[in-house]
Amino acid sequence: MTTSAQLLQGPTRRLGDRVVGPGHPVYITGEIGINHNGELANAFALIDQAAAAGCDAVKFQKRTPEICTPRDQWDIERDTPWGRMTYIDYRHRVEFDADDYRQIDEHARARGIAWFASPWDVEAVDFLEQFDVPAHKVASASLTDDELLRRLRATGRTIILSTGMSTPKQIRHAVEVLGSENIVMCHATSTYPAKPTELNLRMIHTLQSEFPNVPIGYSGHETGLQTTLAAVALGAVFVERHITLDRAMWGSDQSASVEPPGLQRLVRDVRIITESLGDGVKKIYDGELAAMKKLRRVQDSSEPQLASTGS
Ligand SMILES: C=C(OP(=O)(O)O)C(=O)O
Repeated sequence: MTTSAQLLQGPTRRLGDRVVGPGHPVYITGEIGINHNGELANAFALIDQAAAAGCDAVKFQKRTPEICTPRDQWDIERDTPWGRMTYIDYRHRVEFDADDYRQIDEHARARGIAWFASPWDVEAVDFLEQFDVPAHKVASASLTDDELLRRLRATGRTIILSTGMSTPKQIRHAVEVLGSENIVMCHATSTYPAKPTELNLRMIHTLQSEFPNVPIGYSGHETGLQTTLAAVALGAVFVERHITLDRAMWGSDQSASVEPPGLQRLVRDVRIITESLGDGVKKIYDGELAAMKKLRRVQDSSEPQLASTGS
């Protein structure tokens, strides 16, 4: 028979002062991404909301626009909240520089919440390395970028690896390049918003069996909260959801993001679900004894009696 120790044991990783893995509180990350729209005030407000909700961390995306934007798209014009501009100018408009991140670092520390980012290119890793971040993240889109993965491995930090839009072979290769000892892997479906029929949450169990030495989490892009809670019930030890101040704000990720009241409910319910999962070892609770005495017609002399802790 499985014991509680077996159920609550499993691979763990350190993220700053937190341990992530079975038997530890689910690590909840509010993915700001670029939902700040290049405004520090929005980033601060999102950090405040995530901290107030009880998230463990917020996350950003860091790109070097000239590297991440294909050359043939630089000059394409588009309408933005700041007027009509070229795509490359827009990509710059939504990036924070080192001074901005220093302020973000201070703001997050003051709120008692960690922050980290997904660097989308090697220069962005170098940029983020000037800060004492607890981890780096590999966005699903970057899973096949071996050069980026090698640079990330060299940082020695914990790496969160998202697996949307990827084949099992690509995932195994990414794990080989990153090394399995420092990673937390997230099941993800990279559609925005993701339909329930495409979430395939049982992949959490598939990844747990295929990578028994890696903590498995979930990065969600669905609109509701139930499916993320189901991921936790299935054993996800790390959860990430996009967060926004207002889903109607300008930006492609906003509509698939969680607003502040939803974030509060999500964190509350993740914590309740974690407590309710227990240790999987049958016991009779003190509170059941009175009900047993009243309701059970055929008592068994070996049953625990009132005031016993039972087991
Ligand atoms: C897009 C990202 O991640 P995911 O693939 O988990 O959505 C990201 O972290 O920047």
